[in-house]
Amino acid sequence: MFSRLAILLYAIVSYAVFTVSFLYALGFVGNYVVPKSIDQGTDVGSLTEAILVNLLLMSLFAIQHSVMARPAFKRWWTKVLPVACERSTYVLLSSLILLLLFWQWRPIPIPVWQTSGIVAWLLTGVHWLGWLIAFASTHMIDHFDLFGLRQAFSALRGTEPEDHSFKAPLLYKIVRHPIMLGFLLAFWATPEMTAGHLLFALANTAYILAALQFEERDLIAEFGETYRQYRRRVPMLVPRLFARTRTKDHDVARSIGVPR
Ligand SMILES: C[S@@+](CC[C@H](N)C(=O)[O-])C[C@H]1O[C@@H](n2cnc3c(N)ncnc32)[C@H](O)[C@@H]1O
Repeated sequence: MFSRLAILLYAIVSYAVFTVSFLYALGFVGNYVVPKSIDQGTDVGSLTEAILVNLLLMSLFAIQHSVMARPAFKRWWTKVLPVACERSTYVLLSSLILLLLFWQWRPIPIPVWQTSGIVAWLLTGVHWLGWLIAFASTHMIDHFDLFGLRQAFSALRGTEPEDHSFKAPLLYKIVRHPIMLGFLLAFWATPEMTAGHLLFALANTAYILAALQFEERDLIAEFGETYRQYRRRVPMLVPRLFARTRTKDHDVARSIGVPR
């Protein structure tokens, strides 16, 4: 019982650290409220140093986030620590690396574009819509499973967590990766783009496109023909025109047996 409570406490702490890192990310990328953001900070240094340090920080996140998500790594890792802690540990390490990135980020405040008036308002709106899409989409597949809390509560009750099942609700009927689409909108839609922000957006776009190849390979291995059909019918990141999407929704619903 004690170890189950410890696992739950660990999951709650991981989730709290994730919440802090997510809230800080809103301020960091949008240059709001936080003491050090993507374009603000005193530790500017040389341009070369700034590019190298920033690329290193983003690579660290990318390596941890992708290596620890692979099934082969999870199989090995869960021989070392309890299965119920695996996702929380992943979330905790990702969040800590993000906080390190925010702390050590070198701003490069060279202007790339600057907008004002209605264009600036529109870009700010799309930026916030992106964060909203990303956050809401975590609830569409399973927010508490993604962040390790469901696994810890199952362990506390002494039950097995439910099997990971294929889902395609709401935004997942429009694109296959709405969380990543949300991040891309939040990273790119800004009224004032600087060289540092552009580096952040470019590197993360490259990472997301690469990471999705690995994620989809695993999803095909897990869900087989269901995911293959889903891939054929629903676009990866860019929604199709409305009329075509309606037809695709119909087909997806039929192919995965979702009642309409
Ligand atoms: C951080 S989430 C990102 C999900 C998706 N790439 C997106 O951008 O919305 C990664 C987890 O979601 C799971 N996942 C992705 N698509 C899924 C789907 N359609 N049904 C169930 N799980 C899914 C993956 O197996 C992985 O564990």
